[in-house]
Amino acid sequence: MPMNIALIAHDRKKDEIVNFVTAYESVFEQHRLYATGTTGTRIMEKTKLNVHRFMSGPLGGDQQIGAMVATNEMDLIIFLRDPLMAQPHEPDIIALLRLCDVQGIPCATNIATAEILVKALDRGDFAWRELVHKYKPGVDG
Ligand SMILES: O=C(CO)COP(=O)(O)O
Repeated sequence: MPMNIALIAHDRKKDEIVNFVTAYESVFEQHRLYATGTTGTRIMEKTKLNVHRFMSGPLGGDQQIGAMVATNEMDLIIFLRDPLMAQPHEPDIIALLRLCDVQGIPCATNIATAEILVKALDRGDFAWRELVHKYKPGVDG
């Protein structure tokens, strides 16, 4: 069953997320992909994947993805944050991560965790999320 996956990367992590998504394109193509604006554009330029793009992060994209997390519609978040540079929208970033913890949504904030989660996704470890899709009206699947 396709999962809803959010892909987000800060500027100095964008090459990393593009390379990562390219490497696992055969996995990602089986799912519904969402991204903040610039990250989504970069991924679509370099892959054949279709990505639903929200606003750019500083303009509210993290909050739009957070809204899907709040309603339990997002199944996995890959958010390559830049831990060495202050972001103007830091409160939005913290809010998104907090909502992942509220809902218990797997969220990778670095490439090592992202790789483990995508491998888990590929071998079916996200089957428990199918129950959420099944019993939650409005979440398709
Ligand atoms: O700032 C971001 C996440 O906090 C990412 O936004 P962009 O993908 O639009 O650069």
